[in-house]
Amino acid sequence: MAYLELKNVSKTYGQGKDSTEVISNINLKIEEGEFVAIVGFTGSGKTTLVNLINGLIKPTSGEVLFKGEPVVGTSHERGVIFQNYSLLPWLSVFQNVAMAVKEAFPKENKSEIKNRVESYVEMVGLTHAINKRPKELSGGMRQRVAVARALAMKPEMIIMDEPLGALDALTRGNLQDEILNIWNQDKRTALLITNDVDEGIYMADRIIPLKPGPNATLGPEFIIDIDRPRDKTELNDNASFMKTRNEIIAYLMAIGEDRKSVSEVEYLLPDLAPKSFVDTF
Ligand SMILES: Nc1ncnc2c1ncn2[C@@H]1O[C@H](COP(=O)(O)OP(=O)(O)OP(=O)(O)O)[C@@H](O)[C@H]1O
Repeated sequence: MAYLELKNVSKTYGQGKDSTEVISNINLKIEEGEFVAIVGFTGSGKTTLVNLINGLIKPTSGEVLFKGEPVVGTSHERGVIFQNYSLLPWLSVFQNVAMAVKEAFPKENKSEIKNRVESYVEMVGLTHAINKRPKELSGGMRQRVAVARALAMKPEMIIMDEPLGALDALTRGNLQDEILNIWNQDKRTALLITNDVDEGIYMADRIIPLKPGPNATLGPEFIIDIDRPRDKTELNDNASFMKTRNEIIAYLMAIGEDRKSVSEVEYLLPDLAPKSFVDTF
């Protein structure tokens, strides 16, 4: 039995003639302890896929199974790091992380929770800002809080929806390593959704391209046969890295070309203007 399995999963938004099947017939198996990356273009259906796996939305057809059971709603067992860090604006960094930790570890006492929160805030390099509110932080800092919050809950499976996109290269590299450490030490299972092929190769055991939607579906998988721990500085000299990278990029470029030809349809916009605006300009 796979740890996570998607069986012929499709998702349609809208109804009748306005409906769009965003993803179609996705089949995916992830084994316990694996690190899988899905790479895809913007707007290709990546977040839809994450939301289906997380249980935030239901498939229109097909099944999402977690440890053999259908996914019904969200669960602490699957921790998601979202692209748009959803922090509570009226709470400090400490309180934002503590709230999640309390929920995941309801039996822990105050000092255990404090220690747990402080260690994850330190891990993302935000100890100096622990009492600040989100509005006092940069976008990158907010995203680091969101990473700390998700990892502090120690989910069995870490699901990441382009979690590091807003970060500078150095912070991004450090967090990639922290996520890999946690995945490795705590024997987690991980799914990373990214548009960065190099990030996928550095982190994952397998990379699967998401062919862009409508009707997005998974392409062939690429196995990353590079020993761990991987050394970022040496990857460019690694023949296996270069070969896999070239193959994935060639594949994505080919489907990108197909996508262009499909998107060259001319859409006519209605010639409308609100009455109050007519003759104003
Ligand atoms: N609730 C919704 N109702 C209708 N259409 C939706 C809904 N959510 C997403 N879509 C459409 O589904 C398609 C895929 O969206 P999705 O957010 O899954 O893509 P994505 O790959 O995560 O995009 P990005 O990389 O830009 O975040 C888009 O065309 C989007 O407009």
